[in-house]
Amino acid sequence: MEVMGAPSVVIGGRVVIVDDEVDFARGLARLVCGQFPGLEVEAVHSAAEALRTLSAKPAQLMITDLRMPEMTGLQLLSQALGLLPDLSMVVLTAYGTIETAVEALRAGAYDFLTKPIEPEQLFRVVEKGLERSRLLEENNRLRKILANKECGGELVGEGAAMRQLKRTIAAVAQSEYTVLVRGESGTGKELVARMVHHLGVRASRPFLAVNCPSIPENLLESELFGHVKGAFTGADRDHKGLFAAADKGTIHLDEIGDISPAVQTKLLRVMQDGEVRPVGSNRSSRVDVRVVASTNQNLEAAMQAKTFREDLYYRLNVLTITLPPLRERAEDIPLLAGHFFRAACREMGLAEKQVDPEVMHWMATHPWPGNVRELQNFVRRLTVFATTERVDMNLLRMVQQGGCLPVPMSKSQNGGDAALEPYKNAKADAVTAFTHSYVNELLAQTKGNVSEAARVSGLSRVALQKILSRMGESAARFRD
Ligand SMILES: Nc1ncnc2c1ncn2[C@@H]1O[C@H](COP(=O)(O)OP(=O)(O)OP(=O)(O)O)[C@@H](O)[C@H]1O
Repeated sequence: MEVMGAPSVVIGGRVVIVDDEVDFARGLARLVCGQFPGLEVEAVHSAAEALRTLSAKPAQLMITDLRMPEMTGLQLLSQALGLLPDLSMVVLTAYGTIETAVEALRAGAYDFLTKPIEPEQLFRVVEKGLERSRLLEENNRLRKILANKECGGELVGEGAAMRQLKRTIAAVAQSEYTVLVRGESGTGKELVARMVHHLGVRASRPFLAVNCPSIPENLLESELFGHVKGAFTGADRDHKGLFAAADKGTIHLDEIGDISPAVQTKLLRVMQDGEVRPVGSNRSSRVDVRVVASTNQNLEAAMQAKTFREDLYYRLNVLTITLPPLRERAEDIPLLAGHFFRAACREMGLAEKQVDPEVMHWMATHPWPGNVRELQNFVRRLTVFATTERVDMNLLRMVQQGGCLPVPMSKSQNGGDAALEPYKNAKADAVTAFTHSYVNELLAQTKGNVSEAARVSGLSRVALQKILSRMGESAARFRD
């Protein structure tokens, strides 16, 4: 083998070369290093060594011999891709064993090279393989950003349980199976369902969330599966139904434990046959919808009590994601609280708050029976009622008691016997805080429609616009 041409391209990344012929592997590594000086290239001589080095430090490209003692290149291929799905794998085959190369491509290899190696061909494959891994990584990164954005939030938390949960969500999102998300109320089940959708292949298709108990029992069937005109009193036109609307996407059935036996039976049929039949119709149509159901109930007990169909339970429960209650992941509370404070201040157009350590400690040790939702609402209340940039125990106690606006203390004091603010300043602070929360609520309720907001509040449009500009707020933010 000889190096052809001078180093041409400066690219970065890590390449692992696996061959039990030590000199051959080293020779290949030297060739690649010579051509691409920016690369980190490692030559190893067994599949086990290759897996070890990959787990210790990820690589973007692996070039491996197919015939090795202990573990074949094909076995290595599947284990390495299990570890690093974006890894570009190139297999080395002896001349005339093209069938093995084809088999490797089917198993997920990116390309193959035939021995004896042509350096020019090697360089081309290395360059393209690295580019492919870079694009896949970039794609994943963008997909995650988009998922967080479109989910309406990110899954905050870095504790062990949360890290495991994020890994589970990523794995579940890559499959197409039905998912059952379990956990107490307010633990984030809907957020998880959205992430499963947005991180998966259906991300660009609709995600529809249905809170089953919020729809009257007699209407749920037609909401889900549609109805034809005249199917029942009041059905004055055909209605498509959520399953048809979510075609090729995902439907999130929240509180699945609460659906009636009749809807359970119909849902089971839809999931088994992949077809929906609208109420009053004798024609079915095919739908391709991924179901993510969630519940805070003990479905096993419901099954025993014969209020939940066993066959539906097994259909829904192909993959399970269980969310621990917040009190079992208290290590995430400061991060979550900080996240909610920033979000609340942004929503209300306020400067960021400084939270006293005592307040954080109280929050981190509070049991939060309503879980993350309760913490989020509590932080929102603290933000609304805070008249200074500090969130201290006085404010916390007041909000805890569901109290009214606190009397603001002087900003120069640090709690304890804090001095009162001059009346004029205190009143101005209280009015500002009130105005921010009132206007935010007003625009949220009227979905950013300024005329409607003016009508509801009794303010003139001009006065409302003035307040908005003083707050640095824009009604557009509240529109869908
Ligand atoms: N880990 C998290 N990071 C950021 N926000 C979260 C997290 N978990 C939950 N939330 C937020 O808490 C609120 C409640 O979450 P969600 O509605 O997903 O809970 P749920 O388990 O579906 O509740 P329910 O059973 O009552 O329907 C939402 O505003 C959600 O965005």
